[in-house]
Amino acid sequence: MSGATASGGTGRPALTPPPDAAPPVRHPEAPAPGTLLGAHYDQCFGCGETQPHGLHLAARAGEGVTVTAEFTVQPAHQGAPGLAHGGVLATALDETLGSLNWLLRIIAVTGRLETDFVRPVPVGTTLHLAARCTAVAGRKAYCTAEGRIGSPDGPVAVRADAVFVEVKLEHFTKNGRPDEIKAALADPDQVKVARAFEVNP
Ligand SMILES: CCCCC/C=C\C/C=C\C/C=C\C/C=C\CCCC(=O)SCCNC(=O)CCNC(=O)[C@H](O)C(C)(C)COP(=O)(O)OP(=O)(O)OC[C@H]1O[C@@H](n2cnc3c(N)ncnc32)[C@H](O)[C@@H]1OP(=O)(O)O
Repeated sequence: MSGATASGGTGRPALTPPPDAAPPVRHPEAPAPGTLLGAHYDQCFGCGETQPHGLHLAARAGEGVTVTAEFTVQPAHQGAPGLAHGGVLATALDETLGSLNWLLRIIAVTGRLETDFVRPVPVGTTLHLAARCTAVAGRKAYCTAEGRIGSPDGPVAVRADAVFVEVKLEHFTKNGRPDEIKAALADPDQVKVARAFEVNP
């Protein structure tokens, strides 16, 4: 039965913060609420500006440890005819949730992402996403997000809960392909480089 409380008996880490979790703390140098965060990497499938097949998701800092983002479903994002693929919608949620790490100023990767698909999302829809970090425990950041159809007050189409796990820069330099790592470090946009590679002070 070991791990039953942490995992609800599934053997997998839970999405519920442990009792010793702390409220998230917005980094003092986090971008001001309302600031567009821009892409963290130009080839990112979620947010990269030069990624032709990507979502081109644009996230904006909110108050506290919150972000909002918008993403318009393109024909290339279909699963069923005329409808967004669920994996693409999960990506939009993942990317939005991942942007929260920039407000915490940590480098973290998605450990777990649980998605509810509530309504079908037609091609051409602009999905309005909102995410917030709910708790931090050690290297883990607990976060939640939802996506609404057509406007920030539109009907909820998707929801997700996630755990991000803080990693060192080596996570990327050891596991990523050297050419892409080199190119990312050479990006003339130093804000982007800092965002991708800055280590929590
Ligand atoms: C050119 C490169 C540019 C790079 C840019 C990089 C970063 C960008 C910077 C800012 C980000 C800005 C925006 C965000 C952008 C995108 C959003 C999308 C993000 C992703 O799409 S990212 C890709 C998908 N993602 C992965 O590719 C992860 C693969 N995976 C692993 O790399 C390991 O699996 C890892 C590191 C997760 C853990 O491994 P590990 O050995 O370091 O850690 P360990 O096992 O010690 O666990 C430590 C504590 O985390 C708990 N824990 C572990 N695993 C868990 C899980 N799955 N669920 C819940 N909790 C978990 C344990 O229970 C323990 O908790 P406790 O401390 O309480 O015991």
